[in-house]
Amino acid sequence: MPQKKKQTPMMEQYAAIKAQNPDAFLFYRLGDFYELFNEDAIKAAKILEITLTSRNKNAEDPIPMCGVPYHSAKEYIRKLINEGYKVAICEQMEDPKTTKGMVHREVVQVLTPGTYMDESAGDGKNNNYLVAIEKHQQTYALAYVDIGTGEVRVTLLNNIDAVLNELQTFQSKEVVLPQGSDYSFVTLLKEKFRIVVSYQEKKEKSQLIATVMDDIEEASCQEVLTLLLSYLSDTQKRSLSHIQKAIRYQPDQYLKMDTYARRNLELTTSIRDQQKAGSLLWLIDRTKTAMGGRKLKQWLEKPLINQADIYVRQDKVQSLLNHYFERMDISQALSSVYDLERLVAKISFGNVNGRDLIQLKHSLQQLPTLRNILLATQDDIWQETLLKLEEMPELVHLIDVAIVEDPPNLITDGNIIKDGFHSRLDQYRDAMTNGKKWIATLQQTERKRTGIKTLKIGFNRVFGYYIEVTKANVPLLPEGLYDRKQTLANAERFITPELKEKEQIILEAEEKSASLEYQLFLEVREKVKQHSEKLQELAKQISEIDVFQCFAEISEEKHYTRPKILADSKTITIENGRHPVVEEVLGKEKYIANDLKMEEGTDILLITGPNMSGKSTYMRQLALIAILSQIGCYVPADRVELPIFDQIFTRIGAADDLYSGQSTFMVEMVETNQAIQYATDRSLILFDEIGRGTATFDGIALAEAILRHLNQSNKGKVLFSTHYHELTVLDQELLGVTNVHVGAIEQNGELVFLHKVMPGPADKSYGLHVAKLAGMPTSLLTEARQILNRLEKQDKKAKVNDDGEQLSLFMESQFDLNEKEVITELNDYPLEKYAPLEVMNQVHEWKQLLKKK
Ligand SMILES: Nc1ncnc2c1ncn2[C@@H]1O[C@H](COP(=O)(O)OP(=O)(O)OP(=O)(O)O)[C@@H](O)[C@H]1O
Repeated sequence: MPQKKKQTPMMEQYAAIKAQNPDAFLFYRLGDFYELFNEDAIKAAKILEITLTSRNKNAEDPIPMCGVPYHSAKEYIRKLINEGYKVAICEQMEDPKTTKGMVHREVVQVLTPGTYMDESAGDGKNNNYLVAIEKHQQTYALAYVDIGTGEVRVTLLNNIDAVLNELQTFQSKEVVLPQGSDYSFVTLLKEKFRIVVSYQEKKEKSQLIATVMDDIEEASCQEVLTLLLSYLSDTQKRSLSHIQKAIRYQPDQYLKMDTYARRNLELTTSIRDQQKAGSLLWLIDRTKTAMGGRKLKQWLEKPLINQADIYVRQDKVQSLLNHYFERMDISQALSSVYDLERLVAKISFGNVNGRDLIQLKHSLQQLPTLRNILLATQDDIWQETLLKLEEMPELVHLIDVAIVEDPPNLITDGNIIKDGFHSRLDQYRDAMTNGKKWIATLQQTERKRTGIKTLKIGFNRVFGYYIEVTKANVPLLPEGLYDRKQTLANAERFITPELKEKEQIILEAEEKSASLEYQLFLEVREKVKQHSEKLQELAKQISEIDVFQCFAEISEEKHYTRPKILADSKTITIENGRHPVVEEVLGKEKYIANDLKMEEGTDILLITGPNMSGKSTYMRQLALIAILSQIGCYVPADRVELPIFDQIFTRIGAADDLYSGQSTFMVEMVETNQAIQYATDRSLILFDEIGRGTATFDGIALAEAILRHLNQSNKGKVLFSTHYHELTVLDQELLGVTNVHVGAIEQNGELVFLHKVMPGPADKSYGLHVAKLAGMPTSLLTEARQILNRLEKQDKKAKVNDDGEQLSLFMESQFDLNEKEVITELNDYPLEKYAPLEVMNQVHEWKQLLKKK
């Protein structure tokens, strides 16, 4: 058997490190490049669109290789992470210049989608959550962390739907599962939700683990936290001192919405392109800080269900609305506040620089202002905030005396520490300035002494300071005093002992001062680090104040009102309600406000009206008003009284599940079923044209059965829009069903939408008018009208002969429609019931009908 060729020591080292990081692209540092080899290289070259070469081109089996420059590696790494991959950064741990043999290399960090902190991404208003899940019998323990902010939360969930819902709520990109686990939902995570799945062995209890789970009692919560933190320490390999104590939460502490509802209601992203623009978040986000932006998004993802908590938030908004000037001052102060949460994380990782500290100082300098403004409102509601919004004068002072106002980006090049902070540093600096002054004067004296006007003093890294004289002038130099160092084409360079002496003082002072500055900076940073916990608490308070000023600002600008929330009420009253986003897009003047009233006992509002008249908008409007009020914001209406909803379910046509590959109708039924299964008497259900996705009879049958079911099982408040006018009679039979319709009028054969919701059912289908508005050819419309007339006649006839079953408009083959009908009627005709004359009449009618064909 041919012997396998021995690898070079470097490739051996590479292979050993790669074996420990099989699921990550290994970025192997070689001088100024990160190199990738073998499979990694082939795959990465394609994704990153870089050239694939090979290490030993002429060998029998060349090793595929590609590389990215160290200085621009960030961009490439970001691309890989965004595509759902992991990247292990392997650095040279020794200086190759001073090392004999192989340089020792180590993986210093594994970057993964769930732990990646992309500082260049947008406005910093998004969290990136890494989630760990562990199954204990029938319960799923779920914990998540944002390593950019240090927040950790943990909960227990009863079923996989709840797990998936949580995952989608915070759009996590990566899930950690226990090593060796074999959960059935893994494929779903990977393929449907495109979540990266990582497996992890749990580690021994560390200091970090102990601190994080300080307040957590249940064993399964502790286990999942251990799993999460083990993964963090294995991938991050750096200080994680900013990770906060885990908070135990219950999902039913918040208003529940499933993925469909979130998407349909466009809370944080629009349905069209999954971007923030066009969503409710986009509309109301007036936060001034990134932390405020993240907090607002969190609140929108988890609205409250506790009346007292909602009141507290509303009171704070009200306080800021009542104090306009104070609010303006708050938003101005917030504009100078830096992202404290991220800063604490950076301090923990050890990559904070002088500029960060200056920004921290400016942020802390806003605290007295913020406190004074809140005090000036004289509202008791801020008392707790004020207690926690502690000023930190000693920290401000430290940064103020230590760090220059405009420090450089790098912390190793000096010019960070202020004069007067440290006496030895001041001495070095004196030496440097004096030395430089001396050299500047030397040029003048030497010119005088030699009479050479072009004589100059210069500096380069190899020879240090030198005196340069053009060749023509060299004879003018006095003998013996100057030591020749370098000859150039036109000039000679000399040094003198005096010059070298000064040079030594200057260079030594420069070098020493840079390293002393670095030391001093690290000391300052360490002192700042001791305030981490306090800074995190401040971040929390400031981000909340930011959200309250945001609520107040939007509420004032858009004329929102404070909703009256009655936890146990069964009544909904909305006067002149508006859909906040549609109103914004259309403009206030064009938007038609609508009332919505559902008394106790009314649990289904059946909404009819032409296409495009505004049925969906009206339904979504209620949900958005409810959500806004449950996050503590004011709402777009003149007067609102609402109960507190525990869950919101939606089935709204536009959001078809393109990812899952399920048929539109299947998605419709899945969404509908969610509500049927899980809604309670405190839920809100929006059903938009249920049954539209299937044949007419099927659709009507399902829609009616669903309505009856909801009605009987007391599933909260239901808004049900439909095209099936047949359903509108249900109000006569079922208690709690009320008809309303969105008005439209015909003017000169054209359809004019009123967008006004009125009592009672709509009386006509306006499909043809909408088709006309859409610009369909006149000939087609004429034909459609003829078909409609014919169908309507049949419909009337069917009703005359109605024996319990309702025939409706249906569009089966037009040619044998009448024949079919006659055959059906004939088959079902109860001959024995009728007198001969009646039978004759009926036969005559059938004959007439057949003639019409
Ligand atoms: N209250 C309103 N005031 C002004 N314009 C409105 C109002 N409600 C809806 N509209 C406008 O009408 C358009 C159609 O609204 P919507 O989608 O709610 O209609 P729909 O009746 O649900 O239609 P379809 O039956 O085709 O689904 C909206 O995009 C909006 O521009």
